[in-house]
Amino acid sequence: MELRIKAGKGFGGAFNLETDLVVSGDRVGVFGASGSGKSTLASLVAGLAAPDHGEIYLDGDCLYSSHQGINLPPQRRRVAVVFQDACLFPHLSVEANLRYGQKRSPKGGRKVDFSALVSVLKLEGLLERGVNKLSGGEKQRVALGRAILANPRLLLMDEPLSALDDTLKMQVMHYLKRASEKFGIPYLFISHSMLEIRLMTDQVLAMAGGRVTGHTTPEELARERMGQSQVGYINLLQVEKLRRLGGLYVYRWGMEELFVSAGDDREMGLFELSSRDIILFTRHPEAVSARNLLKCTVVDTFPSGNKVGVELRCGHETLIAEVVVQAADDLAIQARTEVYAVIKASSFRRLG
Ligand SMILES: Nc1ncnc2c1ncn2[C@@H]1O[C@H](COP(=O)(O)OP(=O)(O)OP(=O)(O)O)[C@@H](O)[C@H]1O
Repeated sequence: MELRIKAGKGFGGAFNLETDLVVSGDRVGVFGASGSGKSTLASLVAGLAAPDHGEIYLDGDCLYSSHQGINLPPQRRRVAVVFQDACLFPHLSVEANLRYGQKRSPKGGRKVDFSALVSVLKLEGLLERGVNKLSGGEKQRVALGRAILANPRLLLMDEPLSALDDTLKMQVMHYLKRASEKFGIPYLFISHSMLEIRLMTDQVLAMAGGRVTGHTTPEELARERMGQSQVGYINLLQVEKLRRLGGLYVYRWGMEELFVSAGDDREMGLFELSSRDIILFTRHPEAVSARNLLKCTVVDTFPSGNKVGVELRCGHETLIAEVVVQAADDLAIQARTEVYAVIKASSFRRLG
């Protein structure tokens, strides 16, 4: 998918969106604080609002051009939109909602296979049910299914997960990625959650004050924003369960073993760990109560507000820690320094 937007849209002087961007890729994120203009940008692409001036092209086709007098109506853009609220037809069953999407798929074009999609989104047991009898996560999966069955050129999702609890979010993200990959449907994923952006996209447009202020990888953006974030940088650790030990679980993470209190009996797990929950020592600490002591090498350091971010290599894995500037100076932490990272077993939070 290639999207080119050079457009402006104002709301009576109170807010002004001005963009000039070209983005190509299949999993693109739009990240920004509330009021930065993410939804306005989305509505211009979907055709739900018209720019004051400019042009919008999708895969080389003109969707809007003030200069050429073109403004394709939403149904001709083949951009499917999924919002925070699933917006399903309440009087119809799951299957009828899905079939509605299928009817909107263009004649003669490639069709998304109904059964295959139902299977990817795990909706088999729900087809007969009225949509009012579904959980939030199920509703959102139906909304995504309906959008994908329309076989859009672009799936545009505006905070599609914000109404879901953390467990459902992880599930829906998993299904969504699988469906987009299997049926070859690119997406633009709008969110103010750095975690969602990191899990769902491989490039991201950062927005602030109606402007696109950056175009980078989610990883870079997370590091750049670490200093402003309330929770520091969130390390994502994909682990494999090894055994139970007393009240703890032992997981394999790369070449390391991790002791985690929030474990469970599932074989695989995804845990988050804040950069703030890692303590660095330049000498082996003899007696510590924390269960995890990892020998690491500093790859790099970078400024992060009034702190220093420290990128660590532990075996083949990477961790980001943070220390105050004075501690970095006192311990002479720099690239190639060998350190011990100490982490409490209770600092890991299960994501999936
Ligand atoms: N129809 C409208 N009339 C007037 N102002 C509007 C209109 N739509 C949006 N705005 C304003 O434009 C700005 C950007 O809104 P937008 O919804 O695009 O932000 P956002 O980044 O999507 O925010 P959020 O994350 O809260 O959804 C806000 O200040 C909003 O109040």
